[in-house]
Amino acid sequence: MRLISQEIWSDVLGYVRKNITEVEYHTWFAPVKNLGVQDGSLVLGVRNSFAQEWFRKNYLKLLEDALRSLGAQDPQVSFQVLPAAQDALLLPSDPPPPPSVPAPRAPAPTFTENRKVLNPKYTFENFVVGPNNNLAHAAALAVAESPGKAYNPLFIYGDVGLGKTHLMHAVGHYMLERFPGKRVEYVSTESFTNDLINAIRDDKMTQFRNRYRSVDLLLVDDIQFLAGKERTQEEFFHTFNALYENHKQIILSSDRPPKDIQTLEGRLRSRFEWGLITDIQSPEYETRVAILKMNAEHNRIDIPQEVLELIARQVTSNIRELEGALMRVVAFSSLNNVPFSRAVAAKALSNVFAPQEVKVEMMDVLRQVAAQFNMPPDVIRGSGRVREVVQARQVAQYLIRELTDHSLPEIGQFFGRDHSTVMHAISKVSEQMGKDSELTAAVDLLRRRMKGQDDEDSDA
Ligand SMILES: Nc1ncnc2c1ncn2[C@@H]1O[C@H](COP(=O)(O)OP(=O)(O)OP(=O)(O)O)[C@@H](O)[C@H]1O
Repeated sequence: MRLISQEIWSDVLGYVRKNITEVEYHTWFAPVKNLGVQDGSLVLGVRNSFAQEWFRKNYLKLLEDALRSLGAQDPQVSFQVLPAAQDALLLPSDPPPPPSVPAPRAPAPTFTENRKVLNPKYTFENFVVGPNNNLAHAAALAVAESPGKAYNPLFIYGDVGLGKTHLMHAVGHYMLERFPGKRVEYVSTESFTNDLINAIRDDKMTQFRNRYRSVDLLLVDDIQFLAGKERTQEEFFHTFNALYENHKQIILSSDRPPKDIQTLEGRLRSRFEWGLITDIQSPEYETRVAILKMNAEHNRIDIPQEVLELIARQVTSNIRELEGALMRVVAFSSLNNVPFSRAVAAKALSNVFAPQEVKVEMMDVLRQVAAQFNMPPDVIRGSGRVREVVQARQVAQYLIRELTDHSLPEIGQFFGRDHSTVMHAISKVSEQMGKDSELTAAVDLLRRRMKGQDDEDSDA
């Protein structure tokens, strides 16, 4: 079963959550396990047969709508009762309230609950270095190797979704790997502010100060949100001084350089400028392709290079969006049960981005034919004379001739044959098409897929 990526499942849950009450969501959806996609159907693991029935009756349509919003043309969802052991893993520590009882108000978060941990994916190994980010990367690496000595603070700024948090966490991972006993604290400016407010309210300022002033590495995200918050600035100023004086490393991220953060106290601004200020720009095309490739490998998705290239051309600025686009294409192809191709990718992205004109390439056709005839592309291009292989090869040549501008000799060369073989293949397929309905249906389906047209009615 092909695992549907966590991002897609999060999108589905996000959609569901907007359409039902919080109590319903926590009661029914929080314990559901995403088991992946099988034969175009999203399979969800539920706790017992009662839940299975409840989902079928009450949430099937909602889930289908969620999938449709992600590009599934004929969304299908099925439910499986999980074995008891897996079920136990899914049970929240406190049983959820029954649907009719309003959820108790969540208690105000404490320091520990507010604390964020490092994202395991955000390491140096998983960070693609390109001309857009090589200075920030080099500075982060230098800081990771000599914390508190190289550049303190390190101030990284850049637009949304370009890898600032990733680099900060990478330094944290690096430090913890080498010195597991060190204390690393990652906090968003918002959480820092909330912690401060809670500490003041609960009369726990000593704990607050101990927590932030006893770390070896402090990572603070989105520091631009300090703007206009005098009390938080004041407290952060003292935290900063305490750490700095003790040669502890501080890394700050922001969407703009310190000089552009309005209403930031002069003494803080000047401290932010003591170390190194470095920026991250939008990635170039080659870096975008490399990031997609790494992402696909990370998620064990086998996706042709030309499809990654199409995505990289479509999404040009934000890396989070770039990754989202890849997941959208993966979801689209899983949910519609069609192999990856440029046409499929263009279609998957057309709801979100301006539609792209996709020129069909010979390789696209070969891959689609290979998937349809259930044999590897190399076999089709090889010299095998088995009847099924010969037929697939002829269909591929026929469709390439129809759907691309390539000449007969070019097609011949692609298959390691001469143009007369291609001519023969074309007339053979044309002749069989009238007589063999199975072949005709297969060619029609392939043609529609290559053109990125809907194939709802043909697959069913
Ligand atoms: N150079 C890179 N190589 C691989 N992945 C990257 C790279 N840069 C960013 N990413 C990925 O892009 C996504 C967004 O990155 P990140 O959250 O670090 O951005 P950010 O700049 O902190 O954004 P924001 O301003 O919204 O906090 C993450 O999934 C991250 O792993």
